[in-house]
Amino acid sequence: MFYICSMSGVHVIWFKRDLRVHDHAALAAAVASGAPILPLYIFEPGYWALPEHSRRQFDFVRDSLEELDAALKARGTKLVIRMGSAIDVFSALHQKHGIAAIHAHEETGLQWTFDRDRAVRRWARNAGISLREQPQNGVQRALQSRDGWANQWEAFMRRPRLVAPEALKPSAADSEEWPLPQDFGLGADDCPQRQKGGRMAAVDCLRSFLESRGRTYQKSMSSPLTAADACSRLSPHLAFGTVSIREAWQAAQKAQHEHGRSGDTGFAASIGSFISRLQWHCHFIQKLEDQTSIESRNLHPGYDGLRPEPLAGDPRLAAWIEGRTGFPFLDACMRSLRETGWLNFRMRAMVMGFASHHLWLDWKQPAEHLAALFTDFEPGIHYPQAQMQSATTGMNTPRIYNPVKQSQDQDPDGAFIRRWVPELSGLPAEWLHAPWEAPASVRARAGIVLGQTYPMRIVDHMAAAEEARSRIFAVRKRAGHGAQADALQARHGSKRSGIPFRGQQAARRQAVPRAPEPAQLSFDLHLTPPSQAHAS
Ligand SMILES: Cc1cc2nc3c(=O)[nH]c(=O)nc-3n(C[C@H](O)[C@H](O)[C@H](O)COP(=O)(O)OP(=O)(O)OC[C@H]3O[C@@H](n4cnc5c(N)ncnc54)[C@H](O)[C@@H]3O)c2cc1C
Repeated sequence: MFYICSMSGVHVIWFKRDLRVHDHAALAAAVASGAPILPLYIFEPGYWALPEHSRRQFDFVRDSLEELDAALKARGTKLVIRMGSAIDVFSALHQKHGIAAIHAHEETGLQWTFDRDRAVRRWARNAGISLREQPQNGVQRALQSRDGWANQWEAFMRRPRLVAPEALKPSAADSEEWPLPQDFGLGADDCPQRQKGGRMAAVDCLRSFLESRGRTYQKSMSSPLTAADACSRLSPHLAFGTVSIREAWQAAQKAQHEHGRSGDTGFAASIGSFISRLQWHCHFIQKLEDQTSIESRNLHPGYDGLRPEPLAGDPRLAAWIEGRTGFPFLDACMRSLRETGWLNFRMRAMVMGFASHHLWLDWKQPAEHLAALFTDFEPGIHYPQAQMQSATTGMNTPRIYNPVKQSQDQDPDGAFIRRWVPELSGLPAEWLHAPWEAPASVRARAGIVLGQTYPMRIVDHMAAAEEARSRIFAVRKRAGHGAQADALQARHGSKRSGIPFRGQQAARRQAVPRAPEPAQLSFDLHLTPPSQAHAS
């Protein structure tokens, strides 16, 4: 093979869902080699063509890459952008620049990325190139047993963060022109309130959450009215790696300690609750890492064939996606998701469950649609959660959310509904949650004609929930169901992993702040002004 560079070759850092220079194991390993480095991001057409991927995620990635490029330029090199399949791109770069090693983080993604990574590994082996993949969070590759998982996770989080390198030795490689969303068939996206990508926004989110926004996290997270501000909003940043989960965990430990020490125990408890969720983040991703079929097949085979797959153009699926089910709160959630790219956990669970239980649709297509609407799409959280909310894991107690009760509980005055379903805004609050129950005269005064100005409800939710419950429990009663569920629990469950407390209990326990270790005390994400964070 002919190389322009010396045979010693360049070290490629293959950026995927780790778009930062801080606490970046692959970058640190490349720098340690002393060789010229080639920071690479590949826009892969096959990846962006998957139904889960969308323009809002693409735009978030573009924001993040622009800041990453600036951070690399500040250190003497630049981001090399390529468009094409990974193997084609690596082959061409190898021919021109001679690749000695490729450094990357392990990625727990869709089957597509698992297959792609396997193919790249094979290609590198054949080309005599060393491919070094490292864990980027507490998810473990080739895990043999879940026993003690939580302790290993915490040990990973406690390790010192890797400092961003000060200077990088550039290679001769130039970037191609950055592609546009249209190059991948990603048209306009109606998401004016999408979260901005990039390191600066990530640091801002984390800092404002830990310093002030998170004070009422525990009690505000369930309502979409309060959750948008009181939750961390770190999800797209964790999904695309503009901040590492270890950075978030260490900063949260420090904040929890400080709030506890200053007597703000409520705030400390909220941060404790957030810390538990950072562990759930990896706990869920570990499931997909261990069993890639969770993306496409029921975790518990007892549920195979239980629900029909929606046919193309199924009007119920379309009504659900477009927020036209006739359930005002549910429609408000779907419409707000379309415009913001985010929804709080409780409402994600409710909308997913509505498709699976009330509409009795197989979870795969609704889950794909939701994934594309989430700026923070994280395969390892999304698919295990989609199955959990659809009661196809066999190992979780089924929970069917009532969209009217959730509406009354989480949006009692109807402010969220009025904002996102303005055609109902004339209805008094007492009728907003279930407009079909309002006297005809009240609806007439509010200018509402069901079926014309706003849809009739698509289903009788009480009867549909009852029917779903009895079908699911019939499966749970079948011979062999329990044994299979136990095996799944052993493989994927939180008990074996050593995650004993959930929700409020975990938060209360974590509210007793432990003194952070010295490495954490020196961690000062808070003091990094946004302008510096941008450049660094
Ligand atoms: C059907 C369904 C699909 C989901 N799909 C995704 C997804 O694609 N990407 C995604 O990041 N989250 C997903 N979640 C989990 C959760 O709803 C979001 O992580 C959360 O709403 C993001 O907002 P936040 O960052 O402000 O969360 P916070 O409440 O501030 O939590 C901090 C972080 O902890 C993690 N986390 C929080 N809740 C959970 C949970 N229940 N399980 C696992 N990790 C959690 C996330 O990384 C989150 O960013 C899904 C939940 C459901 C029910």
